Amino acid sequence: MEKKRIVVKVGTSTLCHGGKGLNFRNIDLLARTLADIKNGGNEVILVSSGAIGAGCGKLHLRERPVDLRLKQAVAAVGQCELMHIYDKFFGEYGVTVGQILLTRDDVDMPNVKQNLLGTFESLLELGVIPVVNENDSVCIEEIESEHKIFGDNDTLSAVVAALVSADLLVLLSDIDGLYDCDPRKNGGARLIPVVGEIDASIIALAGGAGTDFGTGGMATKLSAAAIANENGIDMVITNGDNPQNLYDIIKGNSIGTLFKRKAL
Ligand SMILES: Nc1ncnc2c1ncn2[C@@H]1O[C@H](COP(=O)(O)OP(=O)(O)O)[C@@H](O)[C@H]1O
Ligand SMILES: N[C@@H](CCC(=O)OP(=O)(O)O)C(=O)O
Repeated sequence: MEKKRIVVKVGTSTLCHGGKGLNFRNIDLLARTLADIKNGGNEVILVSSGAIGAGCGKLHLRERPVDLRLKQAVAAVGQCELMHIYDKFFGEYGVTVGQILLTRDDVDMPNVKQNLLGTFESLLELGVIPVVNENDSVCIEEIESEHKIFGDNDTLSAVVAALVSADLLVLLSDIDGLYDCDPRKNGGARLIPVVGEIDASIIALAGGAGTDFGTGGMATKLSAAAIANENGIDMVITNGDNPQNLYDIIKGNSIGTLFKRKAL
């Protein structure tokens, strides 16, 4: 199999059981699958949400906090917990992880961007899987975004994919892909397997987050797809409950929704 550089983004709804703690089944399957894909000769970067979700579990908070100060404090606790668990699970499969926390400015400033790219390249050369999140305790774009198009981990994952010139971006969510309407609100919703162009008719399909712990919903995923596709990168949305789907996605099989890249 041809070596690929793959960015995988995983959402809170895949990593956490609401406010009740981490979803160890999904995290373990994810670590096992990504470790195996890396061992198969690919380069893997994981963009992981879940700091606030994990923090809520650790601090026994039943609801995602609304107050910014509290959110940032909860993220500080949860990010630590998340990395501890990633280190443990990836370690079980013989893979080392490294943490990169980003603010939007980091990728907007050319010299910082260049250093950042150097860090990613070095980590990948060392055989490490970088684990990326927005630096929630410092910046506010991501955790304040809720229904905005920018400032979320979906968009961040596309920015990272573009930065490292990835071959493929996969978003793992709590849903199988993009439907013709929100399946949580409409039992007859139908999956759209391929999107060739993200035009107004596609954008009109996207609703908000499905759970109290997810943010952005489909709107931010479409924003990510637009960035990825414009940079010549295919993007797939698939269900995070089955990370093994990544094997088929890498082979080019039809799973979830594929957003096709533009020819550069
Ligand atoms: N057209 C649509 N197709 C699929 N899901 C949609 C659509 N519109 C809104 N959604 C919602 O988007 C949710 C996924 O986004 P989100 O809750 O932010 O999850 P994540 O934590 O994985 O990023 C789904 O659970 C679904 O309820
Ligand atoms: N960066 C924050 C918020 C991310 C978040 O909830 O986004 P997502 O689950 O990807 O819709 C975190 O790690 O908790």
